[in-house]
Amino acid sequence: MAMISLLEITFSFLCFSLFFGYFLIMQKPHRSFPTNWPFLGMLPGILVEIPRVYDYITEFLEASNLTFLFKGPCFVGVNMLFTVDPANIHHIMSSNFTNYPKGSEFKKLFDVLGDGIFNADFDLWMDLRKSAQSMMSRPEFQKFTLRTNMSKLEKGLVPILDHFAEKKLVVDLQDVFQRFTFDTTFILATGIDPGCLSIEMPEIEFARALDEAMEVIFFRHIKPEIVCKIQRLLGFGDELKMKVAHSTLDRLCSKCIASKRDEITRGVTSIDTSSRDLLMSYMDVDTTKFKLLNPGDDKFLRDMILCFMIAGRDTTGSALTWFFWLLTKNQEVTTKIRQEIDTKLSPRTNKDSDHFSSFNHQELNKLVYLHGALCEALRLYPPVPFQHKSPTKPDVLPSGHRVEPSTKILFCLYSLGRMKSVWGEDASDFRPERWISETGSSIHVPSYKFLSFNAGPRTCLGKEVAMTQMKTVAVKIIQNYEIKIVEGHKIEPVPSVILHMKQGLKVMVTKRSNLV
Ligand code: HEM
Repeated sequence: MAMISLLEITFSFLCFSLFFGYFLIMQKPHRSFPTNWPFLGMLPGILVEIPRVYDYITEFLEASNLTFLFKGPCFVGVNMLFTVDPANIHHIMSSNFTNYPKGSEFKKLFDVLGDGIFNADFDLWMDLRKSAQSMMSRPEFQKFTLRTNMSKLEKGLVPILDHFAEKKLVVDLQDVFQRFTFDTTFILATGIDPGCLSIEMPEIEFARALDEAMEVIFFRHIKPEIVCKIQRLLGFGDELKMKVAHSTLDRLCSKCIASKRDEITRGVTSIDTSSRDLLMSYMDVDTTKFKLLNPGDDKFLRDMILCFMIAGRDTTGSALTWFFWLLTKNQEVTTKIRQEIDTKLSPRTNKDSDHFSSFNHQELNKLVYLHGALCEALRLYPPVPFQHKSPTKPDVLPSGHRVEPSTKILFCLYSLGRMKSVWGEDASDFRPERWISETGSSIHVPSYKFLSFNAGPRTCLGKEVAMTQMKTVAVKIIQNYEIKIVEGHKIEPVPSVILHMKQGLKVMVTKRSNLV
């Protein structure tokens, strides 16, 4: 009996393989397009290509005039419309914004973020956005941000780089930048310095849980929902990983909120508005103005903390990592940035070891070439590589594609930055000059073409905070250190919601003062 079953299984397997082999040969109309298998749709193609999923998607989008309908397995009925057409992006993100809320589908995928700003729509989103905007635009908050950055730079980043340079040890810059932005964002969000950036490189539970949650969310985008449901029900695989990460984040946020409430009751927390973190600001947010916010509810505060941590830490850390990797491959760009710093920053700002206290936006705005180099890194390696939308009512996109509420529309930002029809024949080159006009000023590129900070009413609220942070880090490192990538170190992006490097960015650091 067992023998017959074995024979049956082998025979079925052979038929199955021959059947798919036939389709593989006969059905592939273009080598860049995924094969549409019977029953399974194009899912096998994307699963096989997961290790190089970003380039794979870029290839079929380039070959399909910027928009491609990806057929999912017929039994789950999920079709995904991949698009990088700027006209479609503008239509969805701006001109027809109200028809494209985040929706319940997005909230299901990102459930770990609760009802925070990333998941919210309509009136709640409006209250969350307006309140965050008013807190973040206060001059005191901006000074607090700059002070926090400078202090982490001088007391955290510089000693670590000096240590690795002195000991001639390999350092993972991705890890260093993630730790730097984790600490600065945590301070801004909660007022607490978690001390993640230190020579001992401690394991931080919060940071690990965030990473794991983001990785699971990425796979939820491509896995049939039924698989996720079974994993959740039976408690295994990615969904188990998410459950553990979720409860870790709940526990750690609760601890922060309880300690902040305790500080306030004991009067320990200073009422000085110049170091007012977001948690404190949200605890006494004006609920007559923002009626849907509930500062008395710990869940509301927990969701706020998590959204800001995701928003500020991973994104800026990822952008800095890709930027410095691009510099190691383009020495002439590093030289030009050094020349710009030497000629445009005042000698005091440039040389004085305490100069960062005098850094301000005006000074940093003079660094047009550095700005171009950062934008170029964000174009080629957008920290948020995908965006996901669905319409509430059926619609026709400017590209002519009809979309239904069941259609998942995916913008692939990584691919958008590489499209020759959008950026020209040299789209894949790292060329900061692209961002500078003939008169030497920065060129403004519309956000539906340069989507790294999102577009339309949901444009990133932290763009200026992030650009300032990246510029201060860049100036300090480029002026004081020489960075060389470890020979043979492989660079590849991890398929995830945030564009990290799979093996990190392993480099050797040398102090420039030691080079002469
Ligand atoms: C290089 C750094 C950054 C990049 C590339 C970036 C990119 C983005 C993107 C793509 C979105 C849209 C996400 C979505 O709707 O699903 C977004 C939204 C947002 N970002 Fe950023 N971000 C960065 C840094 C920051 C920082 C430092 C903060 C705050 C301190 C921040 C705060 C926000 C907030 C609050 C939103 C939600 C806006 C809304 O939904 O109305 N971001 N960002």
